Amino acid sequence: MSTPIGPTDSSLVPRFAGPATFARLPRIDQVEHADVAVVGVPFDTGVSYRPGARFGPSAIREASRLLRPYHPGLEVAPFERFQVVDGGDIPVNPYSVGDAVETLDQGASEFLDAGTRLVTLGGDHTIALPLLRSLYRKHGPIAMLHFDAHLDTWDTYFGEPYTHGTPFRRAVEEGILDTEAIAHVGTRGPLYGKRDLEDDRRFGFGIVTAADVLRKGVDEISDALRRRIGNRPLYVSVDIDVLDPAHAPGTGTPEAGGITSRELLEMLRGLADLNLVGADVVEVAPAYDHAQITSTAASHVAYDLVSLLALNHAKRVGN
Ligand SMILES: N=C(N)NCCCC(=O)O
Ligand SMILES: [Zn+2]
Ligand SMILES: [Zn+2]
Repeated sequence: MSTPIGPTDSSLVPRFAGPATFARLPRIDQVEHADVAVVGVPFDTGVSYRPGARFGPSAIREASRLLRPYHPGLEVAPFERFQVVDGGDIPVNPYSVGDAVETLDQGASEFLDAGTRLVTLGGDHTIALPLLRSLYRKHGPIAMLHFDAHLDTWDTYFGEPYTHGTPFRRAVEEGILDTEAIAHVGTRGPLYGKRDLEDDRRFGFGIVTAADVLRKGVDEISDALRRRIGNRPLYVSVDIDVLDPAHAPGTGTPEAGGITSRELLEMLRGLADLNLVGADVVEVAPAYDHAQITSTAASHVAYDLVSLLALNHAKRVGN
């Protein structure tokens, strides 16, 4: 294996110089093979409230200029052992949700077929469904941890099946999730009715609420999640609105009473050793952000997810 091309050295080229790629990593066209790619999906046609997540990928890339190559919490230098790249944006149709969902499924599959695992930067939460579809074709039913204020298992909005509030109901209906191992984490806020929770439970989801994180603490929760997931192929979907609006104001459907970025990052770090096969960070809407609070948090979440993918890759290739 040739030595991976790492990020631009910020001691030689100031980190604020030049166009932004995620963590200053090389672009995919600058390498022969990528083990992990961070790709953007600038799409927000599925939102039910404030639009703007189409600008999430570029805001997260901008905020990611300050990331450094060694992750002390996970004890890994993710860009050193594997080729991690910025895979650019997957361009999808902003006028047709159905068309965008198809294009994204195909676009993601091309990466997977080339042996490249993805951390996707959204975009609104609609994009999780086509990403899961492409992973299902490769791995079979997928375990999922879904960090979000919302359940996103509602049925339709205005009669539309593909929206940012409905991806995981579709995924269960299609049989692409391993319903023995799916959970929401960080849930809170008003619902349409009690039925939302009854439906969600019937689909097989476990729920760790934001209040549970407060009362039980991150270690107990990570342990329980790890046990539930075991060695199944795992997808981690992080809706940035899982964070309290104080930690992530730049999002479309904010809910009070959320977890902190510290709690989120610690729970993610507790997932080392699991068989992570893909992940997303969605719902960053920079127009409502201030001082890059939200995009900075999202860049760190994406960095942790890349590090977890790299650790899992190391396990598989015995490196
Ligand atoms: N996926 C996100 N962020 N939000 C879903 C909210 C759906 C609603 O407006 O009820
Ligand atoms: Zn949400
Ligand atoms: Zn969501």
